Amino acid sequence: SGQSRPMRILQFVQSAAAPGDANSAICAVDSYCANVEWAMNVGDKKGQILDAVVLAVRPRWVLELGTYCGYSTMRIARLLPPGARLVTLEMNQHYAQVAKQILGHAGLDTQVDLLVGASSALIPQLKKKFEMETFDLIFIDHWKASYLPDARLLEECGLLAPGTVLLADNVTCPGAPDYLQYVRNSPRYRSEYFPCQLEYLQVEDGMEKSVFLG
Ligand SMILES: O=c1[nH]cnc2c(O)c(F)c(-c3ccc(F)cc3)cc12
Ligand SMILES: [Mg+2]
Repeated sequence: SGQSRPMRILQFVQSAAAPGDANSAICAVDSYCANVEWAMNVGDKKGQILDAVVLAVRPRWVLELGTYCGYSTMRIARLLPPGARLVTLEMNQHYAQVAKQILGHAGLDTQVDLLVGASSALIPQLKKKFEMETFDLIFIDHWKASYLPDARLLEECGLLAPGTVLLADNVTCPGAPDYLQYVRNSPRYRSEYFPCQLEYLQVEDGMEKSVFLG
């Protein structure tokens, strides 16, 4: 049942997770995708690295590139200090619709602004739309070919401040070699690699944490 994988994930979360309980919604997604069908959520292993970075940064403003079903959106939102905001950008209208419902079920929709559209079109609008200056944390998890152009666009739009942390998923699998080469060789970043496994599989992946230096 459920005509799409995101829809099947949503239906499982609605049936298995306690309303208003973000941790049970996160566990429900992981259990479904580990046991029933794989999906491209960051997963629990890489999710623990994401959690640790969110807790270390204690961000006031977070940007997520690539929402999908809202799994990492939930992981971030549940750890935000009061008053903090998470802006998440999703290209695919169907994914965004599912994510909105999953975030609502988890009781996390108040901390999150979900925008539908191309990141390259939305990024230049963010300062004005949210009356903010710079992001404290950016989680990059959308299309591998967009990692580098979007990082450059964020620089050009003045959305990065010295100390802003960029955390990128999938830098090994599927891989973002041009992005890695840039953040590892640019004097404007201090970069660190976290080897880990791909979500729900025994396959090598990694996350890259890069601090913008100004
Ligand atoms: O397109 C993606 N966007 C965001 N995250 C992804 C991911 O975490 C993946 F594992 C994968 C992935 C897909 C197929 C594979 F065989 C391996 C990884 C893709 C994405
Ligand atoms: Mg990913």
